[in-house]
Amino acid sequence: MGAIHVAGLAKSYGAVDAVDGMEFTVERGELYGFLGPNGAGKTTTIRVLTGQIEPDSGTVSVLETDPTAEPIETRRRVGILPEQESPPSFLTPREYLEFVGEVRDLDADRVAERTDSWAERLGFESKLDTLHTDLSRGQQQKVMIAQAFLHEPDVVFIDEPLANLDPLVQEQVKRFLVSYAAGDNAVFVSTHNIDVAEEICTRVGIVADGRLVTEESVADGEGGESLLEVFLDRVEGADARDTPTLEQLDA
Ligand SMILES: Nc1ncnc2c1ncn2[C@@H]1O[C@H](COP(=O)(O)OP(=O)(O)OP(=O)(O)O)[C@@H](O)[C@H]1O
Repeated sequence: MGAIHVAGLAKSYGAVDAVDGMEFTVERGELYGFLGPNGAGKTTTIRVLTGQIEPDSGTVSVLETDPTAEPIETRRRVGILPEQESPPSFLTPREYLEFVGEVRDLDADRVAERTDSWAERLGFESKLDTLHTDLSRGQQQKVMIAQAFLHEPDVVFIDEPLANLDPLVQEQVKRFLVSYAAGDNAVFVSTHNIDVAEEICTRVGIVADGRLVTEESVADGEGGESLLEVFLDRVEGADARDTPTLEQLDA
């Protein structure tokens, strides 16, 4: 069945068909890139897969749980780094990770140990007891990465993992994601960064108008069309409908 399985998924918001006939499967050991233009339905799909919203129709499973019927069980098993989410302004990284550890049923010693190792890995040791409100965007993103992996989940959903990170930390996080997936976990990354997807993902799914339009294996490093070319080719039809031409703008 795969670590993540989606079949015939549909979700509308009023008259907007955000997701319409989405299908894909992600196996353990894969670092799967989810690419698509703005409004293609990526976040909506992730929200269904993590039990945050109910679909209108279709079947989804994550680690053999049904996120629609048992959202708490699904969320217990996965890690989630949502789009543009910040840690609570009124807590420090240490307090926040303690809180996440409790929710994740980890004992306090393990949380303390993992907090220290994540802080060291991503370089926020000196900020562990500083309120998030006094941390930079990049430092807050590091804490959000740590919370997603704190309980060493078998499946992790990440939206734009490298947002606000400096180039050095970006390299560390990329290497970490590759090794984490290789350890028999499924890492699902939604991103607009096609170069990064091409560099680190084992496979990518390209989404347009609420459905998967193509899947590509990218880890083999073989020549041929670049991922950017594939992306532009597959989403062009959707863009052409929505985006006015220069002549139309001039008129
Ligand atoms: N809560 C909501 N209420 C109404 N419409 C919504 C809601 N959430 C998303 N939509 C609409 O659903 C469509 C898909 O949105 P979604 O956020 O899933 O796209 P996305 O691929 O994640 O886009 P982006 O790359 O810009 O983050 C868009 O047209 C969006 O405006």
